[in-house]
Amino acid sequence: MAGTAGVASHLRHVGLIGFGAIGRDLHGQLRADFDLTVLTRSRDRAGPKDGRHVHSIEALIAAGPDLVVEAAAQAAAIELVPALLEAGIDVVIGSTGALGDGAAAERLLAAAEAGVARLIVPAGAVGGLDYLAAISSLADARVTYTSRKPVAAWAGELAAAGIDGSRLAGAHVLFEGTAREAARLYPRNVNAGLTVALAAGHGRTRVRVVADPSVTHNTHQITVESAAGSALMCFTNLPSPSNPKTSTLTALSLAAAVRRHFATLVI
Ligand SMILES: NC(=O)C1=CN([C@@H]2O[C@H](COP(=O)(O)OP(=O)(O)OC[C@H]3O[C@@H](n4cnc5c(N)ncnc54)[C@H](O)[C@@H]3O)[C@@H](O)[C@H]2O)C=CC1
Ligand SMILES: O=C([O-])CC(=O)C(=O)O
Repeated sequence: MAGTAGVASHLRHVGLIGFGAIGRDLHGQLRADFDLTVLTRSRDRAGPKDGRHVHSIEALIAAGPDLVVEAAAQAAAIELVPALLEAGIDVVIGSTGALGDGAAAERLLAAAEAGVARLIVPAGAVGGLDYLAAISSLADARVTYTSRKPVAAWAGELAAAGIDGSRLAGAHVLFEGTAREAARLYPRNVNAGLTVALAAGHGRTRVRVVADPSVTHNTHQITVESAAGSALMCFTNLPSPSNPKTSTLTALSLAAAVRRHFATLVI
C-alpha cells in the first residue's frame, strides 16, 4: 500500500485523542493497518463505530498504546499529554500551538524526559519542516509564515473584532507578530505558525494572519531568506468539510507521522 513501505506486519496499537474533523479522518486512514483506541470526553457523544473507545487518560494508558496522536485542542494537549509521556508513551502532538505557552512547553518536555518518551511535532497543515530545520542554525535566517483563510474560518474572531465577515471587501490582516502570540490568540487556527517557529527558531520567525474573502482554500505561505539561499513554499489546502478552520491535509500529515514512527525506511 502506498506510503506504508517498511511498516511492521503485526498491528501496532495507536491511541487517538479527539474525534472531531481530524480524529475522524485519521481513524478512517489508520484503521486498516493499526489497532486503534480513541479517547473522547464523556460529554462528546460521537465515537468510532468499531475499535476501542475510552473516556479518560488513565484508561487510554491502561490500554497500552505504542503511540498516541493528540488531535483535540491545545488545552487537551496541555492537560493530557504529560501523563502519556511520563508513562513512556511517545506522542504526536497535533495542537502544536500548546508549545507556544512557555510553562506548558516546559511541563511537556520534562514529562518526556522523565518517561524517556518522545514528543513528535508533525508538519500538520504545512510542509518543508526539513528545510526550516536545516536553515535554523544560520544566524541570519529570516522566515515569514502567512496564514490566509476564507472568512468562514474566522467567523468568531472577526465578530469579536466587531467586523461583519460577510461584508469584508478585501483581505483583512488580523495579526502580525510572533508565533507564540498567534498560537495564543488563535488556538484553533494558527498551530501551523508555531510548528514553523519550532522548526526554524522562534527568533527568526514572523507570523501574519489574514482573513481573505477572495480565497476558497486554507493557504499557508512560508518565505525564507538566509545565507543558504531563499525559499518560497505555498500550501493551498482544501478546508475540512466538517471544520473550515482545519485543512484536510492535517489528518493526512498526522497519519504519515504515525506510519513514519513505525517505518524501517524513514522519509
Ligand atoms: N498542526 C496543525 O497544522 C493543525 C493543528 N490543529 C489542531 O487540531 C485540533 C483539532 O482540530 P479539529 O479536529 O479540526 O477540531 P474539531 O473541533 O473538529 O475536533 C476536536 C475534537 O476534540 C475534542 N476534544 C476537545 N478537548 C478534548 C479532550 N480534553 N479530550 C478528548 N477530546 C477532546 C472536541 O470535543 C472535538 O470533538 C485543533 O484544535 C488544533 O489545535 C488543527 C489544524 C492544523
Ligand atoms: O489546518 C490548517 O489550515 C491550519 C490550522 O488550522 C492551524 O494551524 O491550527
